[in-house]
Amino acid sequence: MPSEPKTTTSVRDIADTAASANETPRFGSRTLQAADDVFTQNAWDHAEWTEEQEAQAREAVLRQLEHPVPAEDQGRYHAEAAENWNRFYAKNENRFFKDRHWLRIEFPELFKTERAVGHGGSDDDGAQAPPAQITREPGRRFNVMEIGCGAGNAFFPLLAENQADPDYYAYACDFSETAVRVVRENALYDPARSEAFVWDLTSPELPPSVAPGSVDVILLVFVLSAIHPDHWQQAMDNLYKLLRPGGIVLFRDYGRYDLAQLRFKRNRLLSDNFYVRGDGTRVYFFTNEQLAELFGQRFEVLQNAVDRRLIVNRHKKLQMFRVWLQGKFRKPLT
Ligand SMILES: C[S@@+](CC[C@H](N)C(=O)[O-])C[C@H]1O[C@@H](n2cnc3c(N)ncnc32)[C@H](O)[C@@H]1O
Repeated sequence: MPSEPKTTTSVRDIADTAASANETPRFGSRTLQAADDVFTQNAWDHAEWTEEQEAQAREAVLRQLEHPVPAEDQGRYHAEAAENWNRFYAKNENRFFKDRHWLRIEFPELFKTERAVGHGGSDDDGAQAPPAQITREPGRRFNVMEIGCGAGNAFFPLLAENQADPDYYAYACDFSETAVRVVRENALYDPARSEAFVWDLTSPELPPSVAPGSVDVILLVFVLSAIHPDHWQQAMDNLYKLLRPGGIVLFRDYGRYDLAQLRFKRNRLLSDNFYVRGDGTRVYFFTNEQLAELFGQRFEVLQNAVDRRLIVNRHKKLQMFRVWLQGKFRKPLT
């Protein structure tokens, strides 16, 4: 595997994302009014980009196009995708991602008491998305499924916070066997209320233990970006088949020109906006338009928002512009 000057990029990259997502106030609540105030907070929402900054981002990506990963190496990264994530989890186990308590704020649909409330986040134009209502018949199991669960940093808090709900059931799956082993070996793993198993979202088969049309909420957080664009359509098919009518996908992932994208140096680009990190894991950077096109074919788009956040290192006087996308996509009732 070619080495990267910053060998820990992938780790830092995802850690930054997890950490800042962790301390997230809801979208749009903290905006920078005066440039001089920038170092008075750790993070600002709705970070405004100057035209110059946009142009620099475009140029950085154009420069990457000049030095892609050599064609002869590309197949290997695709063939070894699961193995590279296995290595990642073998090294980091569950120490790496912080628990994702921000889920309650951005995705209240995952929590019984708040399920009907919903929070729209902010779309690019500032419009609020409608709350995602999920119909729940009394006594029926409420099935939540996290796909690409990693070490379970969302799965375990979800189960803990829904402990009082006897009908709450959670599936956790990942195509990395090591990630699933880490989840199953966690002392909090409770087979009475949940099941963790290995499954590839791009597989032509649904997982045997999940009935088609039975899942109320699918959580997909920083996972579609790890999948080759040629396989997105199969992933969409599977999401659609798993959900019950009216069920929703809760989505969060990397946005175009995020700091992590602009940081990539030569020999990291696999195809447009799709990269391989130093540890062999892959990452794509989406736009809202792409999400609208991908999900919009069959799902109702309840939210498709961009979260442009300025993260500040007050000590080092550094400004880091992050771009994440957040979406809620519903399988129509009919
Ligand atoms: C960036 S990590 C995110 C982990 C977790 N969702 C979180 O936010 O903490 C991406 C995860 O997606 C998993 N993954 C990548 N491709 C997958 C696929 N085709 N099917 C299932 N899981 C996949 C990886 O193994 C990894 O655990």
